[in-house]
Amino acid sequence: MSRDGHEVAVRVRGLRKAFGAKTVLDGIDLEVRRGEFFALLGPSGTGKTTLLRVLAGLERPDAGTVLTAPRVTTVYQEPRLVVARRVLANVTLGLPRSERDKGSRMLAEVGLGGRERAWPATLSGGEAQRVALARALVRDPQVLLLDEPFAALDALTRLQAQDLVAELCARHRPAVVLVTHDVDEAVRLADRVAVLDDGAFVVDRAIDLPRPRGAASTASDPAVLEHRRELLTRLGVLPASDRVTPPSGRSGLTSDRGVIA
Ligand SMILES: Nc1ncnc2c1ncn2[C@@H]1O[C@H](COP(=O)(O)OP(=O)(O)OP(=O)(O)O)[C@@H](O)[C@H]1O
Repeated sequence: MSRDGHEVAVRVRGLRKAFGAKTVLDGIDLEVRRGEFFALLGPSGTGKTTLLRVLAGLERPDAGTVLTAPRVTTVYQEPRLVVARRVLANVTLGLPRSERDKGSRMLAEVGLGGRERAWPATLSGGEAQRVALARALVRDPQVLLLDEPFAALDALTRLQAQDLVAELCARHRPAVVLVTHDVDEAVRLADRVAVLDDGAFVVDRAIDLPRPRGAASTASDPAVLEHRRELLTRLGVLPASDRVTPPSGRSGLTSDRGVIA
């Protein structure tokens, strides 16, 4: 496995984004490297999805610079499969013919080997989400954007899907940006967790815990519990026992979005 973990795949400086009079993102700075797993928490409506959409090139920043590596793929809360296409065709949709055999290999990696000819309607929610993951990873993304991909799954399936994503990301080493409402999920999966509030990051913490981080081993780990307590406090779920870190410096640069060479 190549060790390309130092290559910057996402670089954001002074990002500002408003919808009408409402400023949603106000001076965001962010850098994510290949092989790094970054999780973003924050109250509802604080702009987490907007940040992902900017990174995906679906929204234009009003100010600041946004650079990403060229291959960016997104997995959403719902699998978004084409119901009239079989599983393998969903995974390889849009790929050149020469790369289509990668689809079967990727399905095997997500535990769906042998299901190539199944129709999406016959899959469970967890299986459908694994197809969506295979469809994203078969494109060999340098940047993988995950927009609450586990939120619609039942608790047990969610834990299994989290473990699978951790394993696949460790193998394929994209830069990952995960948006989630689940503090435990963020701490279990991420190398870094930030909390977005009022347009800016109010926390940006390294989660320096050994891997693999199985659900059982992390449930009672004191370091995990401390991260959990801090993040829940910053999210306003637990009462504050200390002051919130002030947001990082803001800047109003010219608007730009581009690709890291
Ligand atoms: N295209 C748009 N036009 C106008 N307002 C928008 C648009 N997209 C998002 N917003 C507003 O921007 C704010 C941030 O939305 P966003 O979906 O990014 O938040 P979020 O943190 O992902 O929320 P949630 O956690 O509930 O998914 C919200 O107030 C939303 O209504």
